[in-house]
Amino acid sequence: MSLPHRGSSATPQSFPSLAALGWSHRWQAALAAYGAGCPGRVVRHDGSAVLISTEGGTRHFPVRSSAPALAVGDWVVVDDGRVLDLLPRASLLRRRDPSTGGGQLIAANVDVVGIVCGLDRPVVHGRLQRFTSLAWDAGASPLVILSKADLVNSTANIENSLLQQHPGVDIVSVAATTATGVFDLLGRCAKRTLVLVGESGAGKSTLLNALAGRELGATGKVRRSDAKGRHTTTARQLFALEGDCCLIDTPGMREVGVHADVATVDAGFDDIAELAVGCRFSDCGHANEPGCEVLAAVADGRLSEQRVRAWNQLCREAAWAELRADPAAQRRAGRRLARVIKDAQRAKRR
Ligand SMILES: Nc1nc2c(ncn2[C@@H]2O[C@H](COP(=O)(O)OP(=O)(O)OP(=O)(O)O)[C@@H](O)[C@H]2O)c(=O)[nH]1
Ligand SMILES: [Zn+2]
Repeated sequence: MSLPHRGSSATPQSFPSLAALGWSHRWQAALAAYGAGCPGRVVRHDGSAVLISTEGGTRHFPVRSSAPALAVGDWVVVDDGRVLDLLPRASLLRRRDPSTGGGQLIAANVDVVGIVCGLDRPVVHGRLQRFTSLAWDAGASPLVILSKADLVNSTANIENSLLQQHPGVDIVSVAATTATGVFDLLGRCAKRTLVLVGESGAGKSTLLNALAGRELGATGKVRRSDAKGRHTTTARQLFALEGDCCLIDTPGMREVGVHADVATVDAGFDDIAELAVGCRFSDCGHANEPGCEVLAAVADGRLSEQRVRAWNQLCREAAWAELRADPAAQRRAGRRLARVIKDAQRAKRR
């Protein structure tokens, strides 16, 4: 494939080539809609500056508040030290910032969201479910990566119990220290972009280094006492690995707010959605409605109660996030609440 060089003084350089960064016919076709400039991929975001790789090399660009927010993995058109355009994204991973409630961009144009869970600590199912929802919401596929597999006797039991709680989810077990599962993972990610997410100390950067076969990301020791990491990785960064696999390392995230709407939460629970077709009421909340097929499935053991609780919790979070983002809906909810309080006070007086 010939790489475009239009109106730029960039000199060709062998690595990282645009193909190694994930450039494909799809992006070539998208580029046709733009004029001058050459394509580049955002490979690092530091808050105030982004690092963009083009065919001519890699350089820093200041982040402008007036321009659209960029995420690592974005494809852009650059010219004369300026970012001219952002190519339409194929996917966008974002989370709800737990402190502000606003959205936070994590990575763009990712095919797979690798949710790294270190087996030196218990798997937190709620967090796993949240990351899975975020992945579907982004337009990417979730992949659960059980890391530090060398610390347990067998991963088969853990994988099986995970599958019961999160049916249909893809799981790989890896041990960076012994390279177990590393080539399998690399094979799955050929010609794709994989972003690694998970809490600090889960082993993301160590896995990156094992996949790359050299030291790319800084790694840190976890505290023995509580297996907590030390937030060694501080920026999101994209690395071009063998087999045209692009890997994005991210700083550890303990809290992940869902940034999905209720419909995308449902996409991660297709077992519940399938059962819900059999509910008497089409808007059944599967709480205590008569003729609820979901509750019937829990009662006869076809579905775990925990899973219904997880679904419920995520739906509530998503509904709350939607409400926070919509001032008109907030006013309506406020009026409803005021009415409920007034009614309650009136009832008390009676
Ligand atoms: N036994 C074992 N230890 C591992 C493995 N992978 C990572 N570790 C250890 O786990 C600790 C944390 O690893 P990191 O790779 O720094 O974790 P991280 O997820 O990148 O952490 P942050 O950058 O803080 O988000 C380090 O002490 C690693 O040596 C593994 O496969 N087996
Ligand atoms: Zn129901």
